[in-house]
Amino acid sequence: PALAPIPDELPDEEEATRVVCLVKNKQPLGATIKRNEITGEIFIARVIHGGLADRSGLLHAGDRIIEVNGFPVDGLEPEQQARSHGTIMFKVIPMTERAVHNQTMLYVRAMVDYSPQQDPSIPCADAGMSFRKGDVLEIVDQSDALWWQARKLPSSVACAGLVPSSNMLKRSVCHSVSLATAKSTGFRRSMRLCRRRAHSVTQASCHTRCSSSCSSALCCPYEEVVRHQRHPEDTHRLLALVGPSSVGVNELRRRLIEMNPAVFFGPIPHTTRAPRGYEESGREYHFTSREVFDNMVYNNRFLEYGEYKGNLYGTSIQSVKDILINGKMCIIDIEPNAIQAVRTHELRAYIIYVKPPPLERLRESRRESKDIHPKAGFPAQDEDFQEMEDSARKMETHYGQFFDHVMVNNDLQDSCVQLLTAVTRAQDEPQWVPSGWIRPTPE
Ligand SMILES: Nc1ncnc2c1ncn2[C@@H]1O[C@H](COP(=O)(O)OP(=O)(O)OP(=O)(O)O)[C@@H](O)[C@H]1O
Repeated sequence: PALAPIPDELPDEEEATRVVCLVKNKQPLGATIKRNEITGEIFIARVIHGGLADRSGLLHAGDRIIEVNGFPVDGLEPEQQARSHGTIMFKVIPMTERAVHNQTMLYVRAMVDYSPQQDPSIPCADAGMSFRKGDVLEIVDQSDALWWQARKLPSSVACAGLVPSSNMLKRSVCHSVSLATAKSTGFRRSMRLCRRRAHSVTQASCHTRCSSSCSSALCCPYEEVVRHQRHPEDTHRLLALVGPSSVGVNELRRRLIEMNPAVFFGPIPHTTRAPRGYEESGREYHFTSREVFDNMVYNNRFLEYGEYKGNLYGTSIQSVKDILINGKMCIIDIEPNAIQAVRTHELRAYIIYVKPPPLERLRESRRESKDIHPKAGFPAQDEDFQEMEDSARKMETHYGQFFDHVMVNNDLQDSCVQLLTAVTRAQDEPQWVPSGWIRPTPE
């Protein structure tokens, strides 16, 4: 900027000032300011990474603002500052000691939704960044204990936004977890534990194990993630399908295995029911006594288990591992509250959420299919379709943060192709995975 000539006599106590001139279009300044409550002085609180002020390199957190566009700022509220467009001139006293923060880049997956516009505690809502559960965020600045700066990935935007730090978010999230666990049970009418279930009906009584780590994981509003590419010699990631009852997860799983039975396998379930004449233990089921089954439950050996017509059925962790160790791809369908049990360092589950199409299309596709296969077991009543939509919505609300891939099961053929593409990508392309899977922390 053109500066006034320096007066001949400067008072001794005059501090060195810097005059900074920025030309602003519609973009924000990219800095937040705060007032010292005791002295009333106004300071730059933080400079947003990649924003206008940051790119100018001329304004820094801690600089004291004394004039804006030639007017002293004393006595003004921070909100009244720096809102104008066009040329904006700051006179600042530069901070004497600039804190140097060695930032290590942190990547997290958001476990909750956040909107700065609805957060009265954010220092500047305009500088805030909204995100949805499941979004991957690059945390570019954690120097402030309460407010971090982040970019949403994949990002084409250079400018970061303010997001609450992990600690800021924790309290409100723990509250919503208690709601989630209360409402989350009983989405599916049956557990798909039996591979041959022509005679299995709805209303099976289910108990799904939810490990104690479940709630603590949900209580972390950000999950640290890393970009990871599976080495061709590593075991495959477990493929886990979730979706509301009758959406078609079992049908899709069955078709995928049928398409390539040398590659895709479903785990062999355990049951306490007596074998039928043609059945062999280890082929259709692992037939076990109730005592052994109870013991396995006690030792947390099942991903899921349930009771149907007085017999217990369960999918053991070992039956999944057996497939993976043999170099095959294991595909299962699970209740959403078993998601935590498969998101482990060992199984590294890739969660595929199967969603129903919009109500009208759902009605059409299922009725068309019923005309072709009159014995098909899906619901045909409007209230069933509505129920499927409702439980899909609840599932997304409570578990959406864990979905690695979302697909709509509209046309079955298309869905099979989509599923095949998704599972191939899951195994062969880099993915964001919890950092603990790659760098396990000692227990
Ligand atoms: N895209 C589709 N179009 C038409 N029919 C479908 C489609 N997807 C699945 N179906 C049919 O819907 C019925 C229910 O599917 P499926 O048995 O796979 O449900 P599910 O999601 O496993 O539910 P649950 O475990 O509660 O029984 C089956 O008869 C299946 O053939």
